[in-house]
Amino acid sequence: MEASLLTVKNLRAWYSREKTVLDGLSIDLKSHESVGLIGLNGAGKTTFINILSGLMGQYKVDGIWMNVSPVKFRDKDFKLRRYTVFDEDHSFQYFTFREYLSYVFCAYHREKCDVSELISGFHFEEYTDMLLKDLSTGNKKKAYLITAFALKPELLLLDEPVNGLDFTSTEFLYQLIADYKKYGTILFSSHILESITLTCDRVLVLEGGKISKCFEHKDIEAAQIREALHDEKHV
Ligand SMILES: Nc1ncnc2c1ncn2[C@@H]1O[C@H](COP(=O)(O)OP(=O)(O)OP(=O)(O)O)[C@@H](O)[C@H]1O
Repeated sequence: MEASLLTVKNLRAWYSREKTVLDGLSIDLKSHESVGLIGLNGAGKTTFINILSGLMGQYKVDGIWMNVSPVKFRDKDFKLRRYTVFDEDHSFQYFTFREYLSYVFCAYHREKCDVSELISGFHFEEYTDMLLKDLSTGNKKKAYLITAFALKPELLLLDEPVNGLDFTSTEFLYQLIADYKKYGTILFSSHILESITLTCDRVLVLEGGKISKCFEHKDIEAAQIREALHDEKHV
């Protein structure tokens, strides 16, 4: 069994006094595993990923540990160990992909690396010097995904990574997710069951503000997951 990478205990999060979204969520991500996060619309997947990414402050938690040392989501050290690809991202719109990539590698204190395989895998060659604001939704998503897989953080968070991608890029992404264990841990949310069944070691179901079910290796079958979500809809 791999060592623990990130443990979050009893996370509660809200948007307003009346609107608690996460309510007692606990999670333990191992080093070098690929974990899918599923849940019905509005279950709180994006909220959870935003909190892990340090974007949301309205939460309380009993404890957060990275490699068994206490951390905070906004600690500089934690920031440098994770990178997030958001479902929608409108930051750095006046950067080209190449400028953005350089900026990120510099911010993470990393040496630049060769990204040509990622660029060709995502068929992104002709877009590398365009401003991010001028890219289509799918191509913008590719710019952030290429950055993420080039950077190879210890913890990679992807919110709905398949959204907006064409089918050849989707297949390339599945391969990257499945292979990521060599470099670190990946947590990604998706509504596309295939993206999870083809790539994950574990699937977590977010329901009622917490992780209500967990499917491991051999149990990850689309039919079972569909059934779990179906049950959830009828509680
Ligand atoms: N900025 C916000 N202000 C108020 N409520 C919000 C805000 N963002 C999200 N919510 C609410 O929080 C709940 C969880 O939303 P969230 O986007 O995290 O769910 P999700 O599981 O990612 O949904 P989906 O699958 O539809 O993307 C929803 O009820 C949503 O309406």
